[in-house]
Amino acid sequence: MEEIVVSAPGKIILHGEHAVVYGKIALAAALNLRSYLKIKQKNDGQVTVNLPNIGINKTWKLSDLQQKISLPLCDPLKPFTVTDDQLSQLKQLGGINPDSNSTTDLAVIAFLYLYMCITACEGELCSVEVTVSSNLPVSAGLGSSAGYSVCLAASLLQIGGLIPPSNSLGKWSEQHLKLINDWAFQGEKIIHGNPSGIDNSISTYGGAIKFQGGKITPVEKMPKLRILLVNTKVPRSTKILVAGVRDKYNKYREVMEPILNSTECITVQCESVLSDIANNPTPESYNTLQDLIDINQHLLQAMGVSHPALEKIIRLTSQYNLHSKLTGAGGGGCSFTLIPPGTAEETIVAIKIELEKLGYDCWETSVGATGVCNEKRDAQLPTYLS
Ligand SMILES: Nc1ncnc2c1ncn2[C@@H]1O[C@H](COP(=O)(O)OP(=O)(O)O)[C@@H](O)[C@H]1O
Ligand SMILES: C[C@@](O)(CCOP(=O)(O)O)CC(=O)O
Ligand SMILES: [Mg+2]
Repeated sequence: MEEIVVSAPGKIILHGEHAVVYGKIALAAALNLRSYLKIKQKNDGQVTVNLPNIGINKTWKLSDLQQKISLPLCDPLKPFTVTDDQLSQLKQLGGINPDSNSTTDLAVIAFLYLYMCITACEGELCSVEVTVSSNLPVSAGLGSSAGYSVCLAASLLQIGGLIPPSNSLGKWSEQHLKLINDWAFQGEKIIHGNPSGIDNSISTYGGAIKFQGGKITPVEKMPKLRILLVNTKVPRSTKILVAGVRDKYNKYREVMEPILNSTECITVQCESVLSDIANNPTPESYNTLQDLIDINQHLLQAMGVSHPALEKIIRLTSQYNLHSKLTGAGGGGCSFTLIPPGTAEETIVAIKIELEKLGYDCWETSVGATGVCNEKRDAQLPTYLS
């Protein structure tokens, strides 16, 4: 029986989180931390989903699913947003309280929706077992929901015979990548409510991208940046944080618009400085990058998405003349600190020790990882999949 393993990267948003939901430009880069999904075809008339990172293991009989919902839900080549009616039907099928807003439950709904849309052939579902395991911390601002949705889309489209496996370089054609990305966006919509689409796009295409209103532009001149990622481990939900900014926007539109516009100016300036650095790195350019990080962090604070745990990191790193901002939706989760060339290694070690004392996880990372791909048979896989 066929078995496929796909993986997709997490991301950091350099600048533009939240503003991007309002059509402003944002910059994101793929991380070398990934989500992995294994899918096995079976013939036992059941479908099983194992999500060990969020403590979920569920099995349904195909005959039950087919009786209770009319299939196909939509054309698998035309990704479509779940309707309210389908959402309540899927919650019922998933054994989920209709009023539940838990993002853990929404991961099950996202699976059921993509599975039923993509693999139902002439109303018949196929028997599969799906396991997802991630090296990315879940719900920490590094785009695990997008990695999850992209892996679901890429694997189910292969099982449905709608795309081939990725080629020997781990690539798909533009058309196939677009189909993966468009379906992953539908998964993100179920988990996030109103996503901009930046997270699924960077997870699908990898590298670094500029994103605005659904338009994806690869950043060609991306210098190698040294970055310290710090996870406060304060749990948060992107859906709730995005909704909180929306409430503020609705209530104080004239106040919020300039904040979102300033955020966009930061992103535009950052892109230009990154291109300068790629051509000719100078201390002045790194100073500008650091200024932009500080200003953006203040704007995010004004949007109401910072957190005391994040502010501790910002204060601590600034004592060592390093600059940090939250990344992703904020409210806890992760920050990144830029490490400019010439930073003493002892400084980084000292910062790491202090942050770890506070109970935070920190690790140095590089950005620009490859996007979604099929893993080879001998690939090293995370726990639960090997
Ligand atoms: N490995 C995973 N297994 C199952 N669900 C996942 C996984 N990774 C992410 N998710 C889904 O994404 C949600 C977290 O998404 P979100 O709040 O957007 O945070 P982030 O995307 O920054 O990690 C989880 O509650 C779950 O629904
Ligand atoms: C806050 C936002 O800009 C990014 C959310 O990223 P994450 O889910 O926190 O990794 C929302 C979005 O763009 O959809
Ligand atoms: Mg997310």
